[in-house]
Parts: sequence; structure tokens; C-alpha cells
Amino acid sequence: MSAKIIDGKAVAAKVRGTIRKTVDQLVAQGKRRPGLAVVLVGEDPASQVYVRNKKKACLEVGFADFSYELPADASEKEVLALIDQLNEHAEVDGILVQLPVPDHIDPNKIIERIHPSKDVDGFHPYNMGRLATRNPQLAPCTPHGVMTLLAETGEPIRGKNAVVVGASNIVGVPMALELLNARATVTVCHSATQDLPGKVGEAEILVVGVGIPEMVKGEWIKPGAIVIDVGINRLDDGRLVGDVEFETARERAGWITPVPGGVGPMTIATLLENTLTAYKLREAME
Ligand SMILES: Nc1nc2c(c(=O)[nH]1)N[C@@H](CN(C=O)c1ccc(C(=O)N[C@@H](CCC(=O)O)C(=O)O)cc1)CN2
Ligand SMILES: [Mg+2]
Repeated sequence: MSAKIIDGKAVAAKVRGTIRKTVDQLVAQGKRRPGLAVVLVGEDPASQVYVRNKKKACLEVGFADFSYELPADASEKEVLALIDQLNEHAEVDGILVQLPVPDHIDPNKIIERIHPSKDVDGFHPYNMGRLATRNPQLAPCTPHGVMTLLAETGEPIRGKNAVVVGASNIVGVPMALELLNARATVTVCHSATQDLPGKVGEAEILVVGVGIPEMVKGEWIKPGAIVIDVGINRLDDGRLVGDVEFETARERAGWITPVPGGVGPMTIATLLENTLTAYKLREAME
């Protein structure tokens, strides 16, 4: 059996199309456009690509772009001052600081300085807390995008055994909360987990986000499982691979996301969804 491919690029394009229509309607009604501020500190090449893609997607759906690029030696104080300014800006609905930030900056201080109502990354403890208490408002983009991809398969989540490999604040933990809120039985695996292949083998829904190329082997996967690969790893030969060994996994899985073209494009589409949500909340339209 060869798995059905979950086409993240196509789903993301559909989400962007829906957002574009909403923005067109807002503009036709004489309302202002939703505004997004993407802040990049430094010159990390991968971050530069992601930020460029975010700005492009933002403009394509008709949002206003209020982005900033700061030099790698910008102080933490300067970044915090910019966030304060954007928190007060009437036309900015969403703010995000691209991660990772340079080593001299504490990412937690940055995340906690963004006003929760403008935290379109969903990383602020307020928004993580809302997700953990089953009352999400702005949920982290990658895990929420994964939920959109899972919905797209038409397969039920309720009652399924879901295994999340990786326990980061950005992916693993909010992913586990999303799946729990959808009534899956969730296991979270991390670097201290014993018998990872055995745990993976029990997954009817498997989400992997560890940042280790092809760490999860195809032979570990339960036949028919839904496999979501959050990893994006650039190899020395230039190839981009996920955290799952794709070619062997696709022979056992029922559904699988490719890398590239799976979860990555959904992260950006979900950021746009969150920005529209933040706009509507600020305009008291919801
Ligand atoms: N503030 C944030 N920082 C980071 C986040 C985040 O959600 N918020 N996530 C990642 C990076 N990221 C978005 O910022 C991101 C990574 C990858 C993709 C993507 O579309 N990838 C493509 C492949 C792109 C390539 O060729 O390199 C794909 O998978 O098809 C989108 C967003 C860390 N930082
Ligand atoms: Mg949604």
C-alpha cells in the first residue's frame, strides 16, 4: 500500500483564498485592512526565507505589511522597545518576532512582551494557557495548521491513539494540546523516552517535530497510520528532508505529509488566519 499524500501546499492555497475573499469584503465595506508586523533580528538565511515568504503571503491576501528588519547586534532593549511601539500601533493586528533570535536576546522576554491580543504566533503564555484550558483564541501556527491538514483527510481524531514525537514549546507541546482537545489519546515522546520505535508503532496519528533528519524509520510505523512530518532539514547535498524516512514510511502509512510541501506552507497560512482572528477580535466583529 502506498499512502495518500496530504498536500499542504494546496490546502494552504485554499486557506489563503478564503482569507483573500474576506479581506476584499472588508475593503469593499470601507474597512481598514488587517495589519501584520513581522520582526526579523539578524541575518539567519533560513529565517530570511521564512520572513520573505510571510511578507509575500501577507500582501497576497491583502493585509498591510508593517515589517521590520533589525541588525544581528540589535540589543534586547531595542527589540522590546519596537514591540512596545507595535503593541500601541492602531493598524497593527498581529506581531511576531521570527525565531531563533540571536543568543544575546532572551526569546521568552520577547514572546511575553507581545500583547496577547496581537500574539499571532500564539506563543505567549496567555495564549498557550487558553489552548491548555480548551478555550483557544490564537493558537500556535504549526500545530493548528496540522489540525487543518488532519481535518482535510476526513479521518476522525476522536478516540484515536496519537503520538507526538518532540516536546518543544513551538510544536510538540501545543500539538499534544490540540490533539487532546480533539479527544485523541495522546502520548508525547522526547529525548528521555524509552522504546521510541514501540511508542511510534502504536500511533494511529503520528506527528514528528524533532529537527533530526529521517529519525523516525518507516518500519516503525503502524500500517494505515496518518503521518505528519513537521521537520524541515537541509542536508549537505542540498536536499530538504523531514524527520521521517519518507520513502519507507509511505509504504506503510495511510496518509503522509511530504517535505517540502506539507506542514511548512500551512504554518504561514495559519499565521494569516490568526492575523485575521486578531483583527476581528480587535474590531469586536466576533
Ligand atoms: N516566530 C516564529 N518563528 C519560527 C516559526 C514560527 O512559527 N514562528 N516556525 C519556524 C519557521 N517557519 C516559520 O516561521 C517556517 C518554516 C518553514 C516553512 C515552509 O514553508 N517550508 C517549506 C520549505 C521551505 C524551504 O525550501 O526551505 C516547506 O516545508 O514546504 C514555513 C515556515 C521556526 N521559526
Ligand atoms: Mg482553524
